[in-house]
Amino acid sequence: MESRKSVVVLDFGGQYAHLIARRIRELNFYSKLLPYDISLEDLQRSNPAAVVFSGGPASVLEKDAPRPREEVVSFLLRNKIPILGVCYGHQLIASFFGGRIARKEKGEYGSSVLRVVEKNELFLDTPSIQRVWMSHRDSVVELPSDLVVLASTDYSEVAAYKHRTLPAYGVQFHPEVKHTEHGKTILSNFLRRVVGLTPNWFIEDEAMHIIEEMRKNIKGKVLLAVSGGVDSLTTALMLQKAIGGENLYLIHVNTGLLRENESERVLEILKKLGFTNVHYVDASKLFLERLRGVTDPEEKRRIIAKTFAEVFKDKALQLSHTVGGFKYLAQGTIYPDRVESGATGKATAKIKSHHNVVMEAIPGLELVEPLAEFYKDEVRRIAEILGLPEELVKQHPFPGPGLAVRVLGEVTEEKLKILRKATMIVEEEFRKAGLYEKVWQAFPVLLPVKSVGVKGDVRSYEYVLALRVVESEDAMTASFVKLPWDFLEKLAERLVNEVDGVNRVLYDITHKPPATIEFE
Ligand SMILES: Nc1ncnc2c1ncn2[C@@H]1O[C@H](COP(=O)(O)OP(=O)(O)OP(=O)(O)O)[C@@H](O)[C@H]1O
Ligand SMILES: O=c1[nH]c(=O)c2[nH+]cn([C@@H]3O[C@H](COP(=O)(O)O)[C@@H](O)[C@H]3O)c2[nH]1
Ligand SMILES: NC(=O)CC[C@H](N)C(=O)O
Ligand SMILES: [Mg+2]
Repeated sequence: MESRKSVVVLDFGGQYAHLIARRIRELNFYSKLLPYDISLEDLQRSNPAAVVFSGGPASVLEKDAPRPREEVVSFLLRNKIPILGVCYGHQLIASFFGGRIARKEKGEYGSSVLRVVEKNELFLDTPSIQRVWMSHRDSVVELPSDLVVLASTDYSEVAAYKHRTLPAYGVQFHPEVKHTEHGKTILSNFLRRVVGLTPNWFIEDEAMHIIEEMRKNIKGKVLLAVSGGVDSLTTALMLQKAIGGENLYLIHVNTGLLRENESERVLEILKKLGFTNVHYVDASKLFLERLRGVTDPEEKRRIIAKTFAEVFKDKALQLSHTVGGFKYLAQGTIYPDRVESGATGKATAKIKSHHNVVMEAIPGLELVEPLAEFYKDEVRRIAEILGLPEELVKQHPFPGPGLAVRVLGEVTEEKLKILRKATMIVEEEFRKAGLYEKVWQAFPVLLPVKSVGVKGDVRSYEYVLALRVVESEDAMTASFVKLPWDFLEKLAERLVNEVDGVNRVLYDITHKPPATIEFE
Protein backbone atom coordinates (compact mmCIF):
# COMPACT_ATOMS: atom_id res chain seq x y z
CA MET A 1 0.00 0.00 0.00
CA GLU A 2 1.07 3.58 -0.69
CA SER A 3 2.54 5.03 2.46
CA ARG A 4 1.21 8.52 1.86
CA LYS A 5 -2.37 9.60 1.56
CA SER A 6 -3.59 10.22 -1.97
CA VAL A 7 -6.48 12.02 -3.56
CA VAL A 8 -7.92 9.57 -6.06
CA VAL A 9 -9.62 10.91 -9.17
CA LEU A 10 -11.90 8.31 -10.70
CA ASP A 11 -11.77 8.69 -14.47
CA PHE A 12 -15.22 8.58 -16.06
CA GLY A 13 -13.74 9.55 -19.41
CA GLY A 14 -13.84 13.35 -19.29
CA GLN A 15 -11.20 15.02 -21.50
CA TYR A 16 -10.31 17.09 -18.45
CA ALA A 17 -10.25 14.25 -15.91
CA HIS A 18 -6.49 14.36 -15.60
CA LEU A 19 -6.61 18.11 -15.27
CA ILE A 20 -8.35 17.57 -11.93
CA ALA A 21 -5.45 15.44 -10.72
CA ARG A 22 -3.02 17.99 -12.09
CA ARG A 23 -4.66 20.92 -10.28
CA ILE A 24 -4.61 18.90 -7.09
CA ARG A 25 -0.89 18.33 -7.59
CA GLU A 26 -0.41 22.04 -8.25
CA LEU A 27 -1.89 22.51 -4.80
CA ASN A 28 0.84 20.13 -3.59
CA PHE A 29 -1.33 17.14 -2.79
CA TYR A 30 -0.51 13.68 -4.08
CA SER A 31 -3.14 12.72 -6.61
CA LYS A 32 -3.78 9.72 -8.84
CA LEU A 33 -6.09 9.14 -11.75
CA LEU A 34 -7.64 5.68 -11.65
CA PRO A 35 -10.23 3.94 -13.85
CA TYR A 36 -13.82 4.40 -12.67
CA ASP A 37 -14.37 0.66 -12.24
CA ILE A 38 -11.33 0.06 -10.06
CA SER A 39 -11.63 -2.80 -7.55
CA LEU A 40 -11.84 -2.02 -3.86
CA GLU A 41 -8.51 -3.72 -3.28
CA ASP A 42 -6.73 -1.52 -5.84
CA LEU A 43 -8.41 1.59 -4.52
CA GLN A 44 -7.31 0.78 -0.99
CA ARG A 45 -3.78 0.24 -2.22
CA SER A 46 -3.73 3.92 -3.18
CA ASN A 47 -4.48 4.92 0.41
CA PRO A 48 -7.20 7.39 -0.55
CA ALA A 49 -7.91 10.35 1.71
CA ALA A 50 -10.59 11.58 -0.69
CA VAL A 51 -12.09 10.58 -4.03
CA VAL A 52 -13.14 12.88 -6.87
CA PHE A 53 -15.54 11.56 -9.49
CA SER A 54 -14.62 13.15 -12.83
CA GLY A 55 -16.79 14.34 -15.69
CA GLY A 56 -17.46 12.10 -18.65
CA PRO A 57 -19.19 11.79 -22.02
CA ALA A 58 -21.80 9.27 -20.86
CA SER A 59 -25.21 10.02 -19.39
CA VAL A 60 -26.26 8.72 -15.97
CA LEU A 61 -29.61 8.01 -17.61
CA GLU A 62 -28.15 5.31 -19.86
CA LYS A 63 -28.55 1.78 -18.59
CA ASP A 64 -24.89 0.85 -19.05
CA ALA A 65 -23.46 4.21 -17.94
CA PRO A 66 -20.07 3.86 -16.24
CA ARG A 67 -20.46 3.47 -12.48
CA PRO A 68 -17.99 2.67 -9.73
CA ARG A 69 -18.31 -0.77 -8.21
CA GLU A 70 -20.82 -1.10 -5.38
CA GLU A 71 -18.14 -2.36 -2.99
CA VAL A 72 -16.20 0.85 -3.66
CA VAL A 73 -19.18 3.11 -3.04
CA SER A 74 -20.11 1.39 0.19
CA PHE A 75 -16.48 1.47 1.37
CA LEU A 76 -16.33 5.23 0.79
CA LEU A 77 -19.62 5.92 2.53
CA ARG A 78 -19.00 3.53 5.42
CA ASN A 79 -15.60 5.05 6.12
CA LYS A 80 -16.82 8.61 5.57
CA ILE A 81 -14.12 9.22 2.98
CA PRO A 82 -14.90 12.61 1.43
CA ILE A 83 -16.15 12.51 -2.16
CA LEU A 84 -16.54 15.30 -4.69
CA GLY A 85 -18.41 14.82 -7.95
CA VAL A 86 -17.61 16.98 -10.96
CA CYS A 87 -20.16 17.26 -13.79
CA TYR A 88 -20.92 13.62 -14.65
CA GLY A 89 -19.61 12.77 -11.18
CA HIS A 90 -21.95 15.36 -9.66
CA GLN A 91 -24.88 13.78 -11.46
CA LEU A 92 -23.78 10.28 -10.50
CA ILE A 93 -23.40 11.01 -6.78
CA ALA A 94 -26.75 12.82 -6.72
CA SER A 95 -28.35 9.77 -8.29
CA PHE A 96 -26.78 7.42 -5.68
CA PHE A 97 -28.61 9.35 -2.98
CA GLY A 98 -31.91 9.29 -4.82
CA GLY A 99 -31.72 12.58 -6.72
CA ARG A 100 -33.45 12.91 -10.09
CA ILE A 101 -31.41 13.53 -13.23
CA ALA A 102 -33.01 14.67 -16.47
CA ARG A 103 -31.89 15.47 -19.97
CA LYS A 104 -33.12 18.99 -20.61
CA GLU A 105 -34.05 20.43 -23.98
CA LYS A 106 -30.69 22.16 -24.33
CA GLY A 107 -27.26 22.05 -22.76
CA GLU A 108 -25.24 24.56 -20.72
CA TYR A 109 -21.87 24.92 -22.44
CA GLY A 110 -19.22 27.51 -21.64
CA SER A 111 -19.26 30.35 -19.17
CA SER A 112 -22.05 30.69 -16.57
CA VAL A 113 -22.65 32.90 -13.56
CA LEU A 114 -22.80 30.97 -10.31
CA ARG A 115 -24.66 32.27 -7.25
CA VAL A 116 -23.64 30.74 -3.95
CA VAL A 117 -26.89 30.32 -2.04
CA GLU A 118 -25.71 28.52 1.09
CA LYS A 119 -22.59 29.43 3.04
CA ASN A 120 -20.24 26.50 3.01
CA GLU A 121 -16.57 25.65 3.40
CA LEU A 122 -16.39 24.67 -0.27
CA PHE A 123 -16.87 28.29 -1.36
CA LEU A 124 -14.84 29.91 1.40
CA ASP A 125 -12.79 32.93 0.22
CA THR A 126 -14.71 33.12 -3.04
CA PRO A 127 -17.34 35.77 -3.92
CA SER A 128 -21.01 34.90 -3.74
CA ILE A 129 -21.32 35.59 -7.48
CA GLN A 130 -18.60 34.08 -9.67
CA ARG A 131 -17.88 32.80 -13.19
CA VAL A 132 -17.80 29.08 -13.72
CA TRP A 133 -17.33 26.93 -16.79
CA MET A 134 -20.01 24.39 -17.67
CA SER A 135 -20.22 21.61 -20.22
CA HIS A 136 -23.27 19.46 -19.71
CA ARG A 137 -26.55 18.38 -21.17
CA ASP A 138 -27.98 16.39 -18.26
CA SER A 139 -28.92 18.15 -15.03
CA VAL A 140 -29.75 17.28 -11.45
CA VAL A 141 -33.37 18.45 -11.29
CA GLU A 142 -34.47 17.16 -7.88
CA LEU A 143 -32.52 16.55 -4.71
CA PRO A 144 -33.45 14.14 -1.93
CA SER A 145 -33.83 15.67 1.54
CA ASP A 146 -30.32 14.50 2.51
CA LEU A 147 -28.71 16.83 -0.04
CA VAL A 148 -28.67 20.64 0.19
CA VAL A 149 -28.22 23.04 -2.72
CA LEU A 150 -25.11 25.20 -2.25
CA ALA A 151 -25.08 27.16 -5.49
CA SER A 152 -27.15 27.76 -8.64
CA THR A 153 -26.92 29.25 -12.10
CA ASP A 154 -29.80 30.55 -14.20
CA TYR A 155 -29.88 27.26 -16.01
CA SER A 156 -28.96 24.79 -13.24
CA GLU A 157 -30.64 25.19 -9.90
CA VAL A 158 -28.48 22.41 -8.51
CA ALA A 159 -25.07 23.66 -9.61
CA ALA A 160 -23.48 22.52 -6.34
CA TYR A 161 -24.73 20.48 -3.37
CA LYS A 162 -23.58 18.82 -0.19
CA HIS A 163 -24.84 15.97 1.90
CA ARG A 164 -26.25 16.97 5.29
CA THR A 165 -24.29 14.44 7.34
CA LEU A 166 -21.74 12.77 5.04
CA PRO A 167 -18.68 14.46 3.46
CA ALA A 168 -20.18 14.20 -0.04
CA TYR A 169 -20.23 17.12 -2.47
CA GLY A 170 -21.08 17.74 -6.10
CA VAL A 171 -20.38 20.57 -8.53
CA GLN A 172 -21.97 20.69 -11.97
CA PHE A 173 -19.28 23.09 -13.21
CA HIS A 174 -15.62 22.23 -13.84
CA PRO A 175 -13.38 23.65 -11.08
CA GLU A 176 -10.32 22.21 -12.86
CA VAL A 177 -10.44 24.51 -15.90
CA LYS A 178 -8.92 27.98 -15.86
CA HIS A 179 -12.18 29.55 -17.08
CA THR A 180 -13.72 28.77 -13.69
CA GLU A 181 -12.45 31.87 -11.88
CA HIS A 182 -12.19 30.41 -8.40
CA GLY A 183 -11.87 26.75 -9.34
CA LYS A 184 -8.53 26.29 -7.70
CA THR A 185 -9.73 27.83 -4.43
CA ILE A 186 -12.76 25.56 -4.49
CA LEU A 187 -10.59 22.47 -4.96
CA SER A 188 -8.22 23.74 -2.28
CA ASN A 189 -11.14 24.29 0.11
CA PHE A 190 -12.33 20.76 -0.51
CA LEU A 191 -8.89 19.29 0.23
CA ARG A 192 -7.82 21.51 3.12
CA ARG A 193 -11.12 22.27 4.84
CA VAL A 194 -13.35 19.32 4.07
CA VAL A 195 -10.75 16.56 3.87
CA GLY A 196 -8.27 18.23 6.25
CA LEU A 197 -5.17 17.31 4.23
CA THR A 198 -1.75 18.90 4.53
CA PRO A 199 0.45 19.22 1.41
CA ASN A 200 2.44 16.06 0.60
CA TRP A 201 3.48 16.32 -3.09
CA PHE A 202 6.32 18.40 -4.50
CA ILE A 203 7.60 18.01 -8.03
CA GLU A 204 11.31 17.97 -7.11
CA ASP A 205 10.75 15.12 -4.66
CA GLU A 206 8.59 13.38 -7.21
CA ALA A 207 11.28 13.42 -9.90
CA MET A 208 13.89 12.26 -7.42
CA HIS A 209 11.55 9.51 -6.26
CA ILE A 210 11.07 8.23 -9.81
CA ILE A 211 14.83 8.31 -10.38
CA GLU A 212 15.32 6.39 -7.14
CA GLU A 213 12.73 3.79 -8.17
CA MET A 214 14.43 3.34 -11.55
CA ARG A 215 17.78 2.93 -9.82
CA LYS A 216 16.32 0.16 -7.65
CA ASN A 217 14.31 -1.63 -10.29
CA ILE A 218 16.19 -1.39 -13.56
CA LYS A 219 18.53 -4.32 -13.91
CA GLY A 220 19.91 -4.50 -17.40
CA LYS A 221 20.40 -2.54 -20.58
CA VAL A 222 18.00 0.22 -21.55
CA LEU A 223 17.23 1.45 -25.04
CA LEU A 224 15.96 4.99 -25.26
CA ALA A 225 14.45 6.66 -28.27
CA VAL A 226 15.59 10.27 -28.37
CA SER A 227 14.00 12.82 -30.64
CA GLY A 228 15.81 15.79 -29.11
CA GLY A 229 12.59 17.25 -27.72
CA VAL A 230 12.33 18.21 -24.09
CA ASP A 231 10.45 15.04 -23.17
CA SER A 232 12.99 12.54 -24.44
CA LEU A 233 15.97 14.63 -23.31
CA THR A 234 14.54 14.81 -19.80
CA THR A 235 13.90 11.08 -19.86
CA ALA A 236 17.52 10.57 -20.90
CA LEU A 237 18.80 12.77 -18.07
CA MET A 238 16.64 10.96 -15.53
CA LEU A 239 17.95 7.61 -16.71
CA GLN A 240 21.51 8.87 -16.74
CA LYS A 241 21.09 9.89 -13.13
CA ALA A 242 19.40 6.62 -12.19
CA ILE A 243 21.57 4.01 -13.89
CA GLY A 244 24.58 5.89 -15.26
CA GLY A 245 25.73 5.90 -18.85
CA GLU A 246 27.03 2.39 -19.22
CA ASN A 247 23.73 0.54 -19.59
CA LEU A 248 21.97 3.36 -21.37
CA TYR A 249 21.77 3.25 -25.18
CA LEU A 250 20.26 6.17 -27.04
CA ILE A 251 18.86 5.84 -30.52
CA HIS A 252 17.93 8.75 -32.67
CA VAL A 253 16.01 8.05 -35.86
CA ASN A 254 16.02 10.33 -38.84
CA THR A 255 12.54 9.78 -40.21
CA GLY A 256 13.04 12.14 -43.11
CA LEU A 257 10.19 14.08 -41.54
CA LEU A 258 12.38 16.26 -39.33
CA ARG A 259 13.30 19.91 -39.67
CA GLU A 260 16.38 21.33 -41.39
CA ASN A 261 19.58 19.72 -40.01
CA GLU A 262 17.63 18.45 -37.04
CA SER A 263 19.39 15.10 -36.65
CA GLU A 264 22.83 16.67 -36.78
CA ARG A 265 21.76 19.11 -34.10
CA VAL A 266 20.34 16.39 -31.86
CA LEU A 267 23.50 14.28 -32.06
CA GLU A 268 25.56 17.31 -31.17
CA ILE A 269 23.39 18.05 -28.12
CA LEU A 270 23.60 14.47 -26.87
CA LYS A 271 27.36 14.59 -27.10
CA LYS A 272 27.43 17.83 -25.12
CA LEU A 273 25.20 16.34 -22.43
CA GLY A 274 27.73 13.58 -21.91
CA PHE A 275 25.94 10.60 -23.39
CA THR A 276 28.33 8.03 -24.78
CA ASN A 277 26.30 5.21 -26.31
CA VAL A 278 24.50 7.22 -28.95
CA HIS A 279 23.33 5.53 -32.15
CA TYR A 280 21.92 7.12 -35.24
CA VAL A 281 19.67 5.53 -37.83
CA ASP A 282 18.89 7.25 -41.08
CA ALA A 283 15.58 5.70 -42.12
CA SER A 284 14.34 8.63 -44.16
CA LYS A 285 14.08 6.69 -47.44
CA LEU A 286 12.02 3.93 -45.86
CA PHE A 287 9.56 6.34 -44.23
CA LEU A 288 9.03 8.33 -47.40
CA GLU A 289 8.61 5.22 -49.51
CA ARG A 290 5.93 3.87 -47.22
CA LEU A 291 4.09 7.18 -47.10
CA ARG A 292 3.95 7.49 -50.87
CA GLY A 293 0.36 7.87 -52.09
CA VAL A 294 -1.12 7.83 -48.58
CA THR A 295 -3.45 10.72 -47.77
CA ASP A 296 -5.54 9.65 -44.78
CA PRO A 297 -4.16 11.23 -41.56
CA GLU A 298 -4.71 8.25 -39.29
CA GLU A 299 -3.27 5.93 -41.95
CA LYS A 300 -0.19 8.15 -42.15
CA ARG A 301 0.20 8.04 -38.39
CA ARG A 302 -0.23 4.25 -38.37
CA ILE A 303 2.43 3.80 -41.05
CA ILE A 304 4.85 6.10 -39.23
CA ALA A 305 4.29 4.34 -35.91
CA LYS A 306 4.75 0.92 -37.48
CA THR A 307 7.85 1.93 -39.40
CA PHE A 308 9.29 3.63 -36.35
CA ALA A 309 8.81 0.47 -34.29
CA GLU A 310 10.35 -1.68 -37.02
CA VAL A 311 13.39 0.54 -37.46
CA PHE A 312 13.84 0.66 -33.77
CA LYS A 313 13.50 -3.09 -33.35
CA ASP A 314 16.02 -3.75 -36.12
CA LYS A 315 18.52 -1.39 -34.59
CA ALA A 316 17.99 -2.93 -31.15
CA LEU A 317 18.54 -6.41 -32.55
CA GLN A 318 21.64 -5.32 -34.39
CA LEU A 319 22.98 -3.61 -31.29
CA SER A 320 22.22 -6.54 -29.03
CA HIS A 321 24.45 -8.74 -31.19
CA THR A 322 27.38 -6.52 -30.35
CA VAL A 323 26.65 -5.36 -26.80
CA GLY A 324 24.34 -8.07 -25.43
CA GLY A 325 20.56 -8.17 -24.97
CA PHE A 326 18.33 -5.27 -23.96
CA LYS A 327 15.72 -5.56 -21.26
CA TYR A 328 14.01 -2.19 -21.39
CA LEU A 329 12.67 0.29 -23.87
CA ALA A 330 12.44 3.86 -22.58
CA GLN A 331 10.38 6.65 -24.14
CA GLY A 332 9.62 10.26 -23.42
CA THR A 333 5.88 9.73 -23.44
CA ILE A 334 4.05 12.34 -21.42
CA TYR A 335 0.51 12.38 -20.18
CA PRO A 336 -1.26 14.34 -22.95
CA ASP A 337 0.14 11.89 -25.54
CA ARG A 338 -1.80 9.17 -23.78
CA VAL A 339 -4.98 11.12 -23.14
CA GLU A 340 -5.48 12.03 -26.76
CA SER A 341 -4.78 8.53 -27.99
CA GLY A 342 -7.57 7.28 -25.74
CA ALA A 343 -5.05 5.24 -23.76
CA THR A 344 -5.83 6.54 -20.29
CA GLY A 345 -9.27 5.35 -19.52
CA LYS A 346 -11.93 3.03 -20.83
CA ALA A 347 -14.48 5.80 -21.11
CA THR A 348 -12.25 8.27 -23.01
CA ALA A 349 -12.88 9.04 -26.68
CA LYS A 350 -9.99 8.68 -29.15
CA ILE A 351 -8.96 11.93 -30.88
CA LYS A 352 -5.77 10.97 -32.74
CA SER A 353 -3.05 8.33 -32.42
CA HIS A 354 0.09 9.94 -31.03
CA HIS A 355 2.78 7.75 -32.47
CA ASN A 356 4.84 6.93 -29.38
CA VAL A 357 1.81 5.43 -27.68
CA VAL A 358 1.06 3.17 -30.59
CA MET A 359 4.67 2.08 -30.44
CA GLU A 360 4.22 0.27 -27.15
CA ALA A 361 4.26 -3.19 -28.68
CA ILE A 362 7.92 -4.15 -28.99
CA PRO A 363 7.80 -7.71 -27.75
CA GLY A 364 10.29 -8.76 -25.12
CA LEU A 365 11.17 -5.26 -23.98
CA GLU A 366 9.73 -3.80 -20.83
CA LEU A 367 8.53 -0.22 -21.22
CA VAL A 368 10.07 2.56 -19.13
CA GLU A 369 8.23 5.89 -19.25
CA PRO A 370 9.25 8.01 -16.27
CA LEU A 371 7.30 11.04 -17.52
CA ALA A 372 4.07 9.21 -18.36
CA GLU A 373 2.11 11.00 -15.65
CA PHE A 374 3.41 14.53 -16.22
CA TYR A 375 2.27 17.49 -18.23
CA LYS A 376 4.70 19.49 -20.35
CA ASP A 377 5.19 22.35 -17.91
CA GLU A 378 5.92 19.83 -15.16
CA VAL A 379 8.42 18.11 -17.47
CA ARG A 380 10.08 21.47 -18.08
CA ARG A 381 10.46 22.02 -14.36
CA ILE A 382 12.05 18.60 -13.97
CA ALA A 383 14.34 19.35 -16.92
CA GLU A 384 15.44 22.56 -15.22
CA ILE A 385 16.12 20.79 -11.97
CA LEU A 386 18.27 18.26 -13.84
CA GLY A 387 20.24 21.03 -15.50
CA LEU A 388 19.08 20.86 -19.13
CA PRO A 389 20.22 24.07 -20.87
CA GLU A 390 17.51 26.71 -20.99
CA GLU A 391 17.10 26.85 -24.77
CA LEU A 392 16.38 23.12 -24.77
CA VAL A 393 13.96 23.38 -21.87
CA LYS A 394 12.04 26.11 -23.64
CA GLN A 395 11.99 24.62 -27.14
CA HIS A 396 8.54 24.16 -28.61
CA PRO A 397 7.08 20.65 -28.76
CA PHE A 398 7.57 18.93 -32.09
CA PRO A 399 5.35 15.92 -32.82
CA GLY A 400 6.84 12.47 -33.25
CA PRO A 401 5.39 12.07 -36.80
CA GLY A 402 7.10 15.35 -37.58
CA LEU A 403 6.39 17.32 -40.71
CA ALA A 404 4.19 14.48 -42.00
CA VAL A 405 1.28 15.85 -39.97
CA ARG A 406 1.99 19.35 -41.28
CA VAL A 407 2.11 18.38 -44.95
CA LEU A 408 -1.59 17.73 -45.34
CA GLY A 409 -2.50 14.82 -47.55
CA GLU A 410 0.27 13.01 -49.43
CA VAL A 411 3.82 13.56 -48.19
CA THR A 412 6.40 14.09 -50.92
CA GLU A 413 10.04 15.21 -51.00
CA GLU A 414 9.02 18.36 -52.85
CA LYS A 415 6.47 19.36 -50.23
CA LEU A 416 8.81 18.51 -47.36
CA LYS A 417 11.46 20.73 -48.85
CA ILE A 418 9.03 23.65 -49.02
CA LEU A 419 7.84 23.10 -45.47
CA ARG A 420 11.37 22.72 -44.08
CA LYS A 421 12.40 26.06 -45.47
CA ALA A 422 9.19 27.71 -44.28
CA THR A 423 9.60 26.20 -40.81
CA MET A 424 13.11 27.57 -40.56
CA ILE A 425 11.93 31.06 -41.45
CA VAL A 426 9.04 30.97 -39.00
CA GLU A 427 11.25 29.83 -36.12
CA GLU A 428 13.87 32.42 -36.99
CA GLU A 429 11.37 35.31 -37.10
CA PHE A 430 9.76 34.29 -33.83
CA ARG A 431 13.13 34.18 -32.10
CA LYS A 432 14.23 37.48 -33.61
CA ALA A 433 11.08 39.22 -32.42
CA GLY A 434 11.40 37.73 -28.92
CA LEU A 435 8.11 35.91 -29.44
CA TYR A 436 9.39 32.33 -29.52
CA GLU A 437 9.27 31.77 -25.79
CA LYS A 438 6.00 33.63 -25.41
CA VAL A 439 3.97 31.09 -27.39
CA TRP A 440 3.38 27.38 -27.01
CA GLN A 441 3.99 26.51 -30.65
CA ALA A 442 4.38 28.41 -33.90
CA PHE A 443 4.69 26.60 -37.22
CA PRO A 444 3.62 26.62 -40.85
CA VAL A 445 1.45 23.94 -42.40
CA LEU A 446 1.45 23.11 -46.09
CA LEU A 447 -2.09 22.89 -47.38
CA PRO A 448 -2.82 20.39 -50.16
CA VAL A 449 -4.07 23.11 -52.51
CA LYS A 450 -2.55 25.56 -54.90
CA SER A 451 -3.77 29.06 -55.52
CA VAL A 452 -3.25 31.64 -58.22
CA GLY A 453 -0.99 34.57 -57.61
CA VAL A 454 1.21 36.99 -59.46
CA LYS A 455 4.96 37.14 -58.99
CA GLY A 456 7.04 39.58 -61.09
CA ASP A 457 4.16 40.23 -63.49
CA VAL A 458 3.87 36.53 -64.14
CA ARG A 459 0.99 34.30 -63.11
CA SER A 460 1.94 31.85 -60.39
CA TYR A 461 0.04 28.75 -59.34
CA GLU A 462 1.60 27.60 -56.09
CA TYR A 463 1.01 26.13 -52.65
CA VAL A 464 -0.71 27.84 -49.74
CA LEU A 465 0.81 27.88 -46.25
CA ALA A 466 -1.22 28.16 -43.07
CA LEU A 467 0.40 29.57 -39.95
CA ARG A 468 -0.52 27.96 -36.66
CA VAL A 469 0.46 29.89 -33.55
CA VAL A 470 -1.05 28.93 -30.21
CA GLU A 471 -0.88 29.65 -26.53
CA SER A 472 -1.47 26.78 -24.21
CA GLU A 473 -0.71 25.52 -20.76
CA ASP A 474 -0.63 21.83 -21.47
CA ALA A 475 -1.76 21.25 -25.09
CA MET A 476 -5.11 19.93 -23.89
CA THR A 477 -6.70 23.24 -24.75
CA ALA A 478 -5.14 26.07 -26.74
CA SER A 479 -6.00 29.45 -28.16
CA PHE A 480 -4.65 31.09 -31.28
CA VAL A 481 -2.35 34.03 -30.61
CA LYS A 482 -3.40 37.51 -31.65
CA LEU A 483 -0.09 38.50 -33.21
CA PRO A 484 0.65 42.07 -34.29
CA TRP A 485 -0.24 42.68 -37.96
CA ASP A 486 3.20 44.13 -38.67
CA PHE A 487 4.90 40.98 -37.52
CA LEU A 488 2.55 38.79 -39.55
CA GLU A 489 3.03 40.95 -42.59
CA LYS A 490 6.79 40.70 -42.43
CA LEU A 491 6.66 36.97 -41.86
CA ALA A 492 4.32 36.40 -44.81
CA GLU A 493 6.56 38.53 -47.00
CA ARG A 494 9.61 36.46 -46.16
CA LEU A 495 7.71 33.23 -46.75
CA VAL A 496 6.44 34.12 -50.22
CA ASN A 497 9.74 35.73 -51.20
CA GLU A 498 12.11 33.05 -49.96
CA VAL A 499 10.23 29.78 -50.22
CA ASP A 500 9.94 28.54 -53.76
CA GLY A 501 6.55 27.06 -54.52
CA VAL A 502 4.48 29.21 -52.13
CA ASN A 503 2.46 32.29 -53.07
CA ARG A 504 -0.02 32.71 -50.23
CA VAL A 505 -0.02 32.61 -46.42
CA LEU A 506 -3.11 32.19 -44.22
CA TYR A 507 -3.43 32.65 -40.47
CA ASP A 508 -5.32 30.05 -38.42
CA ILE A 509 -7.76 31.73 -36.01
CA THR A 510 -9.32 28.67 -34.39
CA HIS A 511 -8.94 27.58 -30.79
CA LYS A 512 -8.57 24.03 -29.51
CA PRO A 513 -11.19 22.74 -29.10
CA PRO A 514 -12.68 22.41 -31.62
CA ALA A 515 -9.52 22.47 -33.80
CA THR A 516 -6.48 20.52 -32.62
CA ILE A 517 -3.05 22.16 -32.55
CA GLU A 518 -1.67 20.09 -35.42
CA PHE A 519 -3.77 19.89 -38.58
CA GLU A 520 -3.69 16.08 -38.80
N1 LIG B 1 13.09 10.80 -34.43
C1 LIG B 1 13.00 10.12 -33.29
N2 LIG B 1 14.02 9.33 -32.91
C2 LIG B 1 13.95 8.65 -31.76
N3 LIG B 1 12.91 8.70 -30.92
C3 LIG B 1 11.86 9.46 -31.23
C4 LIG B 1 11.86 10.22 -32.43
N4 LIG B 1 10.71 10.90 -32.47
C5 LIG B 1 10.02 10.59 -31.37
N5 LIG B 1 10.69 9.71 -30.60
C6 LIG B 1 10.23 9.11 -29.35
O1 LIG B 1 8.84 9.39 -29.17
C7 LIG B 1 8.63 10.20 -28.02
C8 LIG B 1 7.50 11.18 -28.24
O2 LIG B 1 7.82 12.17 -29.19
P1 LIG B 1 7.49 13.69 -28.88
O3 LIG B 1 7.84 14.46 -30.07
O4 LIG B 1 6.15 13.83 -28.28
O5 LIG B 1 8.39 14.01 -27.64
P2 LIG B 1 9.75 14.76 -27.53
O6 LIG B 1 10.30 14.97 -28.88
O7 LIG B 1 10.57 14.05 -26.55
O8 LIG B 1 9.37 16.12 -26.90
P3 LIG B 1 8.58 17.30 -27.56
O9 LIG B 1 7.13 16.98 -27.35
O10 LIG B 1 9.04 18.47 -26.76
O11 LIG B 1 8.93 17.37 -29.00
C9 LIG B 1 9.96 10.87 -27.76
O12 LIG B 1 10.10 11.25 -26.44
C10 LIG B 1 10.92 9.76 -28.16
O13 LIG B 1 11.03 8.80 -27.13
O1 LIG C 1 4.60 12.97 -29.59
C1 LIG C 1 3.71 13.37 -30.29
N1 LIG C 1 3.26 12.49 -31.18
C2 LIG C 1 2.25 12.78 -32.01
O2 LIG C 1 1.85 11.95 -32.80
C3 LIG C 1 1.70 14.12 -31.90
N2 LIG C 1 0.70 14.74 -32.54
C4 LIG C 1 0.61 15.99 -32.00
N3 LIG C 1 1.54 16.17 -31.07
C5 LIG C 1 1.76 17.35 -30.23
O3 LIG C 1 0.86 17.24 -29.14
C6 LIG C 1 0.22 18.49 -28.84
C7 LIG C 1 -1.27 18.40 -29.03
O4 LIG C 1 -1.51 18.28 -30.39
P1 LIG C 1 -2.93 18.17 -31.05
O5 LIG C 1 -3.74 19.29 -30.49
O6 LIG C 1 -2.69 18.29 -32.51
O7 LIG C 1 -3.47 16.83 -30.67
C8 LIG C 1 0.89 19.50 -29.76
O8 LIG C 1 1.94 20.10 -29.04
C9 LIG C 1 1.39 18.66 -30.92
O9 LIG C 1 2.52 19.22 -31.57
C10 LIG C 1 2.22 15.02 -30.96
N4 LIG C 1 3.22 14.63 -30.17
N1 LIG D 1 -18.83 17.07 -18.92
C1 LIG D 1 -19.57 16.12 -18.37
O1 LIG D 1 -19.17 15.44 -17.43
C2 LIG D 1 -20.89 15.87 -19.03
C3 LIG D 1 -21.75 14.92 -18.26
C4 LIG D 1 -22.91 14.37 -19.07
N2 LIG D 1 -22.40 13.60 -20.17
C5 LIG D 1 -23.77 15.55 -19.55
O2 LIG D 1 -23.80 15.83 -20.72
O3 LIG D 1 -24.45 16.17 -18.76
MG1 LIG E 1 9.27 15.77 -30.36
